[in-house]
Amino acid sequence: MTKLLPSESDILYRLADTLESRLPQNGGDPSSSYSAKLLARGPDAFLKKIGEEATELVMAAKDNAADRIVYEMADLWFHSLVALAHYKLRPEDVLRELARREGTSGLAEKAARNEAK
Ligand SMILES: N=c1c2ncn([C@@H]3O[C@H](COP(=O)(O)OP(=O)(O)OP(=O)(O)O)[C@@H](O)[C@H]3O)c2ncn1[C@@H]1O[C@H](COP(=O)(O)O)[C@@H](O)[C@H]1O
Repeated sequence: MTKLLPSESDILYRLADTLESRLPQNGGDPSSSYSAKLLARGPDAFLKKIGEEATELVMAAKDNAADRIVYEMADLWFHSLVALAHYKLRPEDVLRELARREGTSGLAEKAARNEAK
């Protein structure tokens, strides 16, 4: 795997900044911005897109089509970032949660959850 360029490695944060600026309360203009339009329409609009993009990703994966998997995953991540912006969350919040989970097997985590019930 080739190393990411600096402009690639911080794209999640730059995109999150851009999406924040597209929120209706920050003056996002639906006539000139796709994400402002989506955010102005509210959760039903961007949550529907997340569902569609997830389905397209599944279809690409079922076809074992690497290029399409990357493309559809990018669409899914993008629309998920739109949702994060609406809910005043940041990619850093998700990365922090993944880092917190690091080293805990999903099997161990599930067993601990079932024990607590
Ligand atoms: N990364 C993206 C990005 N990925 C996907 N998309 C858009 O997401 C949509 C994907 O939906 P579909 O594939 O279903 O295409 P569609 O049929 O045209 O979509 P709908 O009309 O059904 O919503 C397309 O319009 C894509 O252009 C994106 N639009 C914007 N960005 C980033 O967001 C920034 C801000 O964009 P604006 O808000 O438009 O200024 C851009 O500079 C980019 O960095």
